[in-house]
Amino acid sequence: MAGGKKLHERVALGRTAWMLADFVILLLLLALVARRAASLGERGGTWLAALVCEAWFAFVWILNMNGKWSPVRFDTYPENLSHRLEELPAVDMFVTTADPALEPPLITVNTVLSLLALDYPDVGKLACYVSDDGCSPVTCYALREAAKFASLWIPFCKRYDVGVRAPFMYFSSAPEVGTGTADHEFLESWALMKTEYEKLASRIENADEVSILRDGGEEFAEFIDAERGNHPTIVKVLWDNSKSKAGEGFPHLVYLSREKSPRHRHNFKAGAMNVLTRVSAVMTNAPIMLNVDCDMFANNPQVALHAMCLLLGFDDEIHSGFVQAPQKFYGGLKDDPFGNQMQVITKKIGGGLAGIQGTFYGGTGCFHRRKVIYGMPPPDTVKHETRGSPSYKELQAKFGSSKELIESSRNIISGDLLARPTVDISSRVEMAKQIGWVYGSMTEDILTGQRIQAAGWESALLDTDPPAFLGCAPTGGPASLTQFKRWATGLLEILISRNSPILGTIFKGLQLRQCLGYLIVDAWPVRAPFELCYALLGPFCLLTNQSFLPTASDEGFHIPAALFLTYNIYHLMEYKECGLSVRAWWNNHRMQRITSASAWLLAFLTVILKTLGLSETVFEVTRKESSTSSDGGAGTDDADPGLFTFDSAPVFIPVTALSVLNIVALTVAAWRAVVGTVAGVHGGPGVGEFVCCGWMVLCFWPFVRGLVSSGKYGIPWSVRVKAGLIVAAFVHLCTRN
Ligand SMILES: O=c1ccn([C@@H]2O[C@H](COP(=O)(O)OP(=O)(O)O[C@H]3O[C@H](CO)[C@@H](O)[C@H](O)[C@H]3O)[C@@H](O)[C@H]2O)c(=O)[nH]1
Ligand SMILES: [Mn+2]
Repeated sequence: MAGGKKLHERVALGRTAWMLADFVILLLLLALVARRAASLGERGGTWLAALVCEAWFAFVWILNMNGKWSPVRFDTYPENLSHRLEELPAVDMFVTTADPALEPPLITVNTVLSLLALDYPDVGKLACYVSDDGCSPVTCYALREAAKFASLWIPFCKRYDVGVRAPFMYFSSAPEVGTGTADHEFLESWALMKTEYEKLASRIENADEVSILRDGGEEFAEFIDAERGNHPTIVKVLWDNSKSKAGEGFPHLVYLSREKSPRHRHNFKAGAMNVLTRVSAVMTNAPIMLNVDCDMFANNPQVALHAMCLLLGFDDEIHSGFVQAPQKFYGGLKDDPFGNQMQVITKKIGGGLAGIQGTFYGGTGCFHRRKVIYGMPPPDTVKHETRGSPSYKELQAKFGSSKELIESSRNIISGDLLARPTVDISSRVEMAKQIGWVYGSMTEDILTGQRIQAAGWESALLDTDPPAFLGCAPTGGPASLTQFKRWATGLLEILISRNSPILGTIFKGLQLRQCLGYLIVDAWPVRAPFELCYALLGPFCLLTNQSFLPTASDEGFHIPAALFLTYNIYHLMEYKECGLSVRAWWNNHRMQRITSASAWLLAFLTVILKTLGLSETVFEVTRKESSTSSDGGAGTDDADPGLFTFDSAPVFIPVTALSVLNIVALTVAAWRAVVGTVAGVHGGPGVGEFVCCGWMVLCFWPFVRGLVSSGKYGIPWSVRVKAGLIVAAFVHLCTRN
């Protein structure tokens, strides 16, 4: 460690009992597959289909086992930075927002305020850039007002060592006080601050575009003719701290709406991130860049210092190419009804990967090294090459023709670590593909992180207490499934692209186990056809009076039965270990089945259509509930915000159809059993098929309820009709002979 006390510690976490359980389930899966393979000759297509699906499930299990196998934790000690304060690098902080309607400007303002108020020894080293893809004068106005408020808010936070510096969250609970005079003074300031914040919030919430453009004068003139998708670049320095005394004031604040024209692709968030990188390069050019989504406020004011422990604290920089805080959410609904708080996945897979080549880049809450984003490989890998500064020409090939940008990149790509020729990059096109946020997938985060790890870098996991950043998870059926669909689409785009992790392992520096880790998520949508096929086997067998599982009297029966039990108990225990309820486990289990048959399935089809050139993929921004309250943002008109809601989107059709189909199949089979005509015939369905269909109906319960409800809690008729037609066709095909 470079001089002095250690800044962090890497702690390997034991999990022997879990490893044993991993193996038990793996053995059961393999036994199931082996038995099936052995008796394949005597059985028909149903057995073959079941065999293929079960083999796939075993493969997915192995992927997950690998991901969770060797977790680590990083403990950080920012107090040990005290004698290295001079060394701390500058940090450019990026916030992206895209739509003032889906992402109310007050949310962005809170995130920005929490960043401006971060603890850092020299605030002159921090700068905040907000990218607005919505090109909204209201957002710009809101940020200008926020900058004024910041001059009160930030001294208040620092003076009283405020814990959570996003005002909406801070003021959602009563102040913590004792009874002394100092407390009295604090209470007065607290009340004053709260009133000021409320005024700010009401100015922002009542701001309307028309009056801003009419009365805003010069300052908003550029917005007058700007259309969201067609306008020149707008850059506004809303706060310039260089006039403050050294160490005083608060970080620079810059508003940016990048140039757009209908003739060009803008590459969604990845495009915005690259513009932020370029603009900040010519303004402050900090070697470290923090990026957060507009709803992800800094919940721990010390977060930048904790991150520095990981960025500066390794003997070799290679171990912290980027530093990622896990995504966590505030005000989440109780028991995670939409299965999108992802606490277990974050802990088990995120923590597990931290022990391999490092956790994924999650798109928000991440500290990047600028030079890594610029495509520089880790220092170790260039040790034996001749060193020298990159030539102007090489930089031009890499960064375009802007003189300032080239100069700034020269500054970043210089010095001992970076001074290396870039000749190994063969062509200019190749170069463009190796720098910045990578295009070509809507989950640009996973793709970009993978590009960095394929270059040989590792990442470090920044898990602080209190959590570093908190954001909002979508609520309601449409928003949740849309988000899952976008992720899955983007992930499959990665899997089949030239950036696939498999190629990254064969041809580049992505470690094999890390590649398998990426496959866990990249293969989400590929799981859909297998899971759908398996989900259809139960109803198919009940309708056609066959079986695909051993009956209770068969000796093989105990294998699927044991698997069913151990698998569910294993996951239940994981939820318990993470401090979650049985209900949370069930909600997540159920949502996995729903997501697979809806969002993942549609993502799978979308990518096939895109590959055939028949459709385009678009980034559908997630709706964020207004942050004036901190009740999880579930609007007040909702009777129960945890109830599943629907709209007429195609994503609801498959699960509606599956729900109906399972009910129909159970009814037909139960009828047949009662009437007793063919019961007892050898090869007919047994308890296994009934349990499968019953379990499906339970998993799809929100949809079953949706079939008998109305309003937004009911499945729209257009969806019911389409689903009904699909079911009728399936039943007809099954029972034709
Ligand atoms: O054209 C666009 C679209 C989105 N965004 C911003 O991207 C961020 C993420 O969008 P959101 O709708 O909140 O998506 P989520 O699914 O919640 O985001 C997760 O997944 C994304 C990839 O799909 C990552 O980029 C995010 O960091 C990650 O938090 C937000 O700040 C948006 O304002 C843009 O700047 N421009
Ligand atoms: Mn989001």
